[in-house]
Amino acid sequence: MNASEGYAPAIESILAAAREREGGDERVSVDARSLPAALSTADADGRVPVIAEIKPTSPTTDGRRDADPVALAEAMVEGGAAALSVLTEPAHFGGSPDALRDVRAAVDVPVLRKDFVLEEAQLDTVEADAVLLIVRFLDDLDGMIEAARERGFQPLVEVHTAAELDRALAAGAELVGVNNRDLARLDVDLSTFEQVAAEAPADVTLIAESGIGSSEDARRMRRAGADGLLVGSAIMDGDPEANTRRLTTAEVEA
Ligand SMILES: O=C(O)c1ccccc1NCC(=O)[C@H](O)[C@H](O)COP(=O)(O)O
Repeated sequence: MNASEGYAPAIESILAAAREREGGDERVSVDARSLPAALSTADADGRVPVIAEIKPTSPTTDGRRDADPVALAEAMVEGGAAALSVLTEPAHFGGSPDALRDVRAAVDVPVLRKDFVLEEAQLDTVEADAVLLIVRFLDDLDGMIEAARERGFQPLVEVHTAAELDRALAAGAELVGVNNRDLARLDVDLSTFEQVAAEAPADVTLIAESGIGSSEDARRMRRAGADGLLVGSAIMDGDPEANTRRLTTAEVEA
């Protein structure tokens, strides 16, 4: 993980901050709400299974939205979100463990912890139903998946390429997120999910992440095999309930 990896400067800064962050004092133990079950229930209800993300800001966001995370969460669930994602990275995304803790206490849907977790001890920062593990940033992916599962987390293993998908599958990943955002240039390309998803086995739960804005984007990711869509900016920018509902109803016959 260094400049020779070709990361955007923002990624280098995020990783430097992540390396310095301590973990929790005590090992957590989670009784997790099933993310795959929540996605399947939404699908059976005729809703596009959206994981709506509470992201106050980001390296590609103009400005910052410091609305009450619980109010945002309740609006997203009212809009039909199957699950939520909460940023806990403070320095570049305006997130916090407290925000995740408060949101998880306020809703019944599964909550994903979205952060740049690099070390096992960082898993103990806060309980969540699922935790993001980014293949590209982890040398001991097998160990981190095992450590997450031992605590009761559902690991959402994030990839960007077919090679990273192979690493994720070899490490036993059952929940795989394909991030359409390129960490070198930070631009998004929805064809990333289409290309990588085509290489995934049928028994893996696939989440399309990033760059999903319109109802057609949602339908496009679903046609490509997405079992869930992780959406932040398009929901956070404006009315979160209406924005979520626009995506969760994208497959309802007009
Ligand atoms: O969102 C960013 O600007 C960003 C920049 C650098 C690394 C990661 C970043 N985002 C994390 C995510 O993966 C997204 O927050 C998530 O997939 C939602 O993406 P979007 O719907 O495009 O906001």
